[in-house]
Amino acid sequence: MPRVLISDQLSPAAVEIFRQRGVEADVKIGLTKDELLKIIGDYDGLAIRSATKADKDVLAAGKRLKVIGRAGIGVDNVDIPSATARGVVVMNTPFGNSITTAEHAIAMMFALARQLPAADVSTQAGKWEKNRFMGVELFAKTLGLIGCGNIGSLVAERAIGLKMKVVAFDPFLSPERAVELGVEKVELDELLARADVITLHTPLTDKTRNILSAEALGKAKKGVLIINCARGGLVDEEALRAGLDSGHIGGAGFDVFVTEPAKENPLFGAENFVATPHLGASTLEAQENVALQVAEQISDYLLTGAVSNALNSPSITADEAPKLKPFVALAEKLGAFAGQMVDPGLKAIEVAYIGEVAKLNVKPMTAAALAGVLRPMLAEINMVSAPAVAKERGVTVQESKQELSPVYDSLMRITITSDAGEKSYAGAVIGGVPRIIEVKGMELDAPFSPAMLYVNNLDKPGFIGALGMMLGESGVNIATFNLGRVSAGDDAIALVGIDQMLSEPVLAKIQALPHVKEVRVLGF
Ligand SMILES: NC(=O)c1ccc[n+]([C@@H]2O[C@H](COP(=O)([O-])OP(=O)(O)OC[C@H]3O[C@@H](n4cnc5c(N)ncnc54)[C@H](O)[C@@H]3O)[C@@H](O)[C@H]2O)c1
Ligand SMILES: O=C(O)[C@H](O)COP(=O)(O)O
Repeated sequence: MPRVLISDQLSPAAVEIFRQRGVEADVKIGLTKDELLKIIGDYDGLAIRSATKADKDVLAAGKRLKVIGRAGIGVDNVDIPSATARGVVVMNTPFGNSITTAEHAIAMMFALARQLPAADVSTQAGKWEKNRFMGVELFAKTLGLIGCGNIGSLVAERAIGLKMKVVAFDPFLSPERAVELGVEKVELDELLARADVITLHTPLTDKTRNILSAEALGKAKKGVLIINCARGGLVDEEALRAGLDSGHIGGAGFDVFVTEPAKENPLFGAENFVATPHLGASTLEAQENVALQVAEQISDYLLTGAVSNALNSPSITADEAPKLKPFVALAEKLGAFAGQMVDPGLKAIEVAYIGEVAKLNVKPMTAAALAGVLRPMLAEINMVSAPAVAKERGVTVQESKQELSPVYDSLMRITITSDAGEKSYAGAVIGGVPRIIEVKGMELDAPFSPAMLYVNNLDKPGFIGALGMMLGESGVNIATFNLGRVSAGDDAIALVGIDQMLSEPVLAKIQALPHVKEVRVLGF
């Protein structure tokens, strides 16, 4: 009988599902890291929320571990590269707590607008300070959404129900989806200038970290209310504290913090600051949803090998697995290449299957390709959620199949249509390993290196030498170097596998080389 450790507070519904399915489940909450390291080797599965840190040590100690199931959305507490390297599937439950979290953001908005927590403390202290607590109406005010994905959209619907005007900053929100939701798509500066209330609903990425910096907060309207029920680190906490102290910021409601659990925080004690201890997903309904779902998913995987909602593995049945695996890996990598090259205004994604691959069930490959394309822009997207997310955002997805392939046994081509036009990328599995074989119509043959430099240039004598020299002088070691071009002297591409990430100044120098049209750094 497989054994699962439940190491965070999950609804008892999970234990019941494991029992019904014939999986032994032990509940041990609040373990120290040492305690977890001692026992994790006895388990095939680990069911968690956000408290357990499944880091590389835990994964290394989990010799029997096959699956980690996160009853919730964020997997910041799981070292996914380590899990992948050890063949441990990491699953989440992407939609089970979204409504609950959207409701928490709305609750924060009311708490701030009417200073409910402070008024409660004062009233229960017998003070009856009727003249101290002057609120603001939300009716006809402007709500600024930073991030209009799953939870952001639910917040928008609710705010519109309150007769608020909603403006949204989300580079990935299509104009059609904005119209459908009834929100106005704006740039960040415009949102800052217009919003009476700002609520954040993005993942924490390099682009969103401190998206509300001191400078951004300075551009916000005087008296603005700021709500963060997404991830700590999206707002500069010190700068927000200064804004609250000066009165420029009218109030802030935070469920998430840079350091959690937050014993001390620069925001604690500020005027009209409301805090909750990461309770966004804490309702009976959401906890039952995510616990049931995670227990089903873990049991399915351990008992039948079926994978669903996995962040690091394709969703495929046990029968299909061996044949599909290398092509799913190719689809995901090719998608990730296309996703990192995508221009604003993504409209359509087409995946063409040519040769032997066209005879297989291509759905998991298309889902993997979509997840790859969308991942640079979305939180924890996976093969299961990617098709639904693409549809919801009005991105057209098409598949085509052609069983005859002139050169390669199997070839996969992804074509992306955006406001800037069409761009396509093709790949093949060679010796069991995914390779990129065509970029924007130019043939080449390159591996997907962990870090890659993409240079689009004019094919001129001396260019490759100059590029190599520039990288060498900057201390960047070249692992692989592959070239493609339309014809002599015409449009050309260099794909360079590099051992070190490039700094902005080095990138700028490469961009400034003669004949360079475009430079990007890609990661796989
Ligand atoms: N407080 C809680 O308990 C709780 C509960 C659930 C989820 N969350 C968190 O809420 C966040 C949102 O979750 P979701 O399910 O809506 O995710 P999602 O992937 O559906 O939506 C994220 C949105 O952010 C947008 N985005 C990405 N980069 C952006 C940028 N630079 N600027 C503006 N927008 C950007 C994306 O386009 C996307 O629409 C996640 O961080 C998640 O972990 C918190
Ligand atoms: O990512 C999530 O699902 C939320 O942050 C909820 O986290 P929790 O399960 O620890 O409450």
